[in-house]
Amino acid sequence: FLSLIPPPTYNKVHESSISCHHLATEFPSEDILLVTASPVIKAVTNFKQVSKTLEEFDVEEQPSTMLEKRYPNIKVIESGVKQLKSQEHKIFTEDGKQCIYEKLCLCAGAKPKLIFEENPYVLGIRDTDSAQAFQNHLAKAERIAVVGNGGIALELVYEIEGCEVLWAIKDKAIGNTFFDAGAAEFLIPKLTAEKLETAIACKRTKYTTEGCEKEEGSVAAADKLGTALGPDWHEGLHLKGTKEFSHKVHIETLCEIKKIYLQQEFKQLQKTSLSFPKDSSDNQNLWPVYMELTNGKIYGCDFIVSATGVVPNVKPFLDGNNFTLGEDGGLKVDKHMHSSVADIYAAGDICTASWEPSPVWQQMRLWTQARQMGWYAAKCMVADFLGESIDMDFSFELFAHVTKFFNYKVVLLGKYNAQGLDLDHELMLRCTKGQEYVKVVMQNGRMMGAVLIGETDLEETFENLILNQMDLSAYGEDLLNPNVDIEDYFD
Ligand SMILES: Cc1cc2nc3c(=O)[nH]c(=O)nc-3n(C[C@H](O)[C@H](O)[C@H](O)COP(=O)(O)OP(=O)(O)OC[C@H]3O[C@@H](n4cnc5c(N)ncnc54)[C@H](O)[C@@H]3O)c2cc1C
Ligand SMILES: NC(=O)c1ccc[n+]([C@@H]2O[C@H](COP(=O)([O-])OP(=O)(O)OC[C@H]3O[C@@H](n4cnc5c(N)ncnc54)[C@H](O)[C@@H]3O)[C@@H](O)[C@H]2O)c1
Repeated sequence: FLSLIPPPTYNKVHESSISCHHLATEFPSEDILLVTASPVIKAVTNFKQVSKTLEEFDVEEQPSTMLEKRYPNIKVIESGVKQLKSQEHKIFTEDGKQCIYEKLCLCAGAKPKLIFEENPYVLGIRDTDSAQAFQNHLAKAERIAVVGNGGIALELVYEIEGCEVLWAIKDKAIGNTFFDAGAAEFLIPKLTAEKLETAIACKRTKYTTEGCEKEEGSVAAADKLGTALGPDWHEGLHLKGTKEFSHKVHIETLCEIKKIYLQQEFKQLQKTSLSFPKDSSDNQNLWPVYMELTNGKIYGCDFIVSATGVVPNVKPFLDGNNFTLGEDGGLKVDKHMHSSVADIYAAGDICTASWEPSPVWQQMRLWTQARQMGWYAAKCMVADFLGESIDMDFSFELFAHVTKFFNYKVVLLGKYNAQGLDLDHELMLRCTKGQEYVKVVMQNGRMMGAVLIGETDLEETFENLILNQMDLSAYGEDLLNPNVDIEDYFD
């Protein structure tokens, strides 16, 4: 970027409005080009720095032209990039444009990693269109299946009303990407209880939606990649099936889907093979689709949601370019968010952090990290251009995520699930049923991570304890004693 070449050759930054804000401010007289396949950008609003590393904010979708209005040196091209020629420093867009860049930041996100992707009764949720398609199909459904045990599945099983949910998970306990079995146990009663909390009415539309269906009868959304949803994505959606009850969730643990049958196939197999199993539930209706699980059970349902993680969206950029990819398929970036290809940076879901991380930070594909990486990548681009050195941003010192599951505030800090720690670590727990669940991960007397569910008010103190690695051996179990005002000890 910072080109001295006149238009139509632009300085450019690909996607990430966050990087753009920073670049546009740093270089007000230069052209910054934002190339995006989506007509909307995500804007962070109501940003609140909760503590040193914890941040809370809303994500709103706004027309991308808003950026142009606010920053006259940003130009938005609303078209997907179909090819990158890194040697020539050129990108080619679907609408036939080509642009030369001096420095480029790739922020094209990730795609849902769907199981049985080709099956028209399997759908994923990533952007506003796929969420809208999901809502439309749910409105006609009596029973759906949810496969996966991470963020989306946790949110769905709690939010869906008036529809039976068959939840198939590979693990013993729910929520494996965020919780251990103890926290899962704490949360489970919320799934069986009638939902007393009424959702607070959405004061504004955060996500704009337009319906999109692939073909008659099938449920999958059209294959175009919009901007990923963020916190509270289900606010403003009506996640209700055809029935009048609140929750009805049946969990099948330790299993995966082995095979999917369409109704005709299932009927045929029932007719021709006497030993072919019947629907394992009480409800023997004929369903549009059936899933056979690895535990031998078969369940019919209206459709299946595959909430089975994401894969970095690198495909449009690989051909002819020598990117080094991480094990998870993302573009490897160093501590300056620089990829393995000259003048190309990457941030957010598309990248794989490949620097030596702080002992209490790990990458997770989250909005929080996408925001921090976008901001930091822009700072690195500026520093590179000016020939200045730059230190790693403080936000990468400690993994910190605040979210909400089952209407509880959830704070995750550091190695909250003892990820990658040796076996000599210990766990300390405090739990009050229906109110709070506190878990800390200790190693050699030092706090390495924490899970805080409910209004514990402990996040700031624990964040400090993890960051300063103070030896806490002397405090023993008092660390979690509710009668000891732990904040007074350490603040
Ligand atoms: C349902 C759901 C709920 C979530 N909830 C939370 C949450 O509560 N908290 C949290 O922290 N995280 C949450 N996440 C994760 C979070 O949304 C992502 O980690 C974050 O959006 C990643 O940001 P990104 O900018 O890297 O990618 P994205 O937000 O996916 O943006 C990528 C952009 O690139 C564009 N693009 C793609 N390909 C091209 C191309 N070839 N040319 C041009 N443009 C292209 C897309 O249109 C899009 O605008 C959720 C995700 C989902 C799917
Ligand atoms: N509140 C939040 O912070 C929040 C909410 C929703 C989504 N997100 C983020 O959005 C992204 C997408 O969410 P997600 O829930 O799809 O991903 P995820 O990574 O959170 O969870 C994926 C789940 O799918 C399971 N899985 C993978 N392959 C499977 C298979 N073949 N069969 C059965 N299960 C399989 C994994 O064990 C894991 O439980 C993630 O990056 C997630 O962190 C975050």
